[in-house]
Amino acid sequence: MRSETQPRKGAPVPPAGALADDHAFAAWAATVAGEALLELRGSGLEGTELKDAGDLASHELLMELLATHAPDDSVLSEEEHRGTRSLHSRLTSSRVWIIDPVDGTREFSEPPRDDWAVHVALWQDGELVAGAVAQPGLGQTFHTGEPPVVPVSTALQPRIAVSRTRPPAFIDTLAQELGALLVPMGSAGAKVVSVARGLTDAYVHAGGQFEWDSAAPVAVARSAGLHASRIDGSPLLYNQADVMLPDLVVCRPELADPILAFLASHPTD
Ligand SMILES: Nc1ncnc2c1ncn2[C@@H]1O[C@H](COP(=O)(O)O)[C@@H](OP(=O)(O)O)[C@H]1O
Ligand SMILES: [Mg+2]
Repeated sequence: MRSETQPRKGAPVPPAGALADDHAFAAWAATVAGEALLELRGSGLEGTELKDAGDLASHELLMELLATHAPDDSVLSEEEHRGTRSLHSRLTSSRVWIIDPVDGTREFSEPPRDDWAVHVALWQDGELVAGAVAQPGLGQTFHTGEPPVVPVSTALQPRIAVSRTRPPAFIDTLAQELGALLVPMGSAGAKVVSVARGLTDAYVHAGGQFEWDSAAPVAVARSAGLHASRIDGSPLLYNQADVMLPDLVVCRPELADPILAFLASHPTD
């Protein structure tokens, strides 16, 4: 059991068991933040105001839940510039929560799109050890405590999830070479979840991203038996001094070799 501080009156209460189980805690925190975001989305705010309010509300809530229920741990959040910061230096901590309060912020501000997510991952002593991706628009949270069961693929051609606004330059050539269909979508979390749900077979990204964009999705993907690596096949490393992690491949294991072979033999920048 982790140590705890006194919760604020009215703060969400974790279910029994979630305090002793990092997987369950990550799932609960991501779900609660997602519910707050859905409520905000129905408040009448629009566009940039809605994006900013969502980023702030979800960040503040997650920081509060972590400060209350995991006060000895450190936090790396996309929204660190906002009011609440981690009390501890993450580079000397053995446990660091890596959170993206709203991933797919653009899509969050475009109701009724559901391709946006809340990411909560736990990095411990060099590895991702737990993670949750809430996809509030679907009313579902995918997490390492109950790893998704990837359905058997019946697709006639591989389907590659890709950023709808910033696809990698090489993606059309990759699709051509593999005979694949591109499925544009917002949010790194939603794209990884689409692979885990069997709606797509791979997610390929390059050109820029940060640790919080992929930490929780990669933890969930690995727990489901999917391949996850950099596009050169090297490991994805988290809680680094430089939090840029600009590219990744998440895919069904059988697609890793053909995708990585393509990427090794074509320019990717
Ligand atoms: N070229 C790039 N540089 C920096 N971040 C990028 C990027 N391409 C995608 N991302 C980030 O990766 C996440 C998923 O992107 P996309 O929806 O385009 O697939 C988004 O996170 P946020 O919504 O948390 O900012 C987005 O900002
Ligand atoms: Mg993000």
